[in-house]
Amino acid sequence: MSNKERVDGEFIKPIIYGNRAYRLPEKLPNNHTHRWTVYVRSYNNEKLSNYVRKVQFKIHSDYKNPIQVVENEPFEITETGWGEFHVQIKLYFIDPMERQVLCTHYLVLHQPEYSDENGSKFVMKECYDEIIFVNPL
Ligand SMILES: O=C(Nc1ccc(C(=O)N2CC(c3nccs3)C2)s1)[C@@H]1CCCN1
Repeated sequence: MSNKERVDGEFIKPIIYGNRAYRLPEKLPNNHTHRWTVYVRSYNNEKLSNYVRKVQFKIHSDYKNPIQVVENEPFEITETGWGEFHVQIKLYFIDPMERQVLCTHYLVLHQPEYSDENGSKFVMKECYDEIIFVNPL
C-alpha cells in the first residue's frame, strides 16, 4: 500500500488512444494485408506510466493472443490482419483505489490516409479523452 498522502482536488489527465495501419508490401500467406499498432498515450509530455500501471488490449478472438497486457511504455500492441474490428483498451492505475478505465476503439485499416516524412502512406484514427482523478495520491 502506498504511504503517499492524497492531494485534495480534481486532476485531469488528457490521453489519446487509437491506431495506425500500414498496408503490407505483399499479402501474407495467412491473407493478412496490413500491419497495425493500437496504442494509448498521454496527450501532453507527461509519462502515462506516472499513473498507469498496465494496459490490457483485447482484440478479435480469432487472434492467437486476443488479450495482451503491456506493463511499460509505450502502451501499444502491433499485429497484422486483414480487417477492421473493435478493440477494448483497459487502463489499470498505480493507485489501487482507482477503478480501471475502459476505452473502445474501432481499428481502421483503410481511411483516413496520411503520409509520413518519407512519403509512405499510412492510416490513422485517434480519439482524445480525459481521465479525471479526484483526490489522487
Ligand atoms: O474484419 C472484420 N473482422 C475481423 C476479425 C479478425 C480479423 C483479422 O484481421 N484477423 C483475424 C486474424 C487471424 N488471421 C488468421 C488467424 S487469426 C487476422 S478481421 C469485420 C468483418 C466485417 C467488418 N470487419
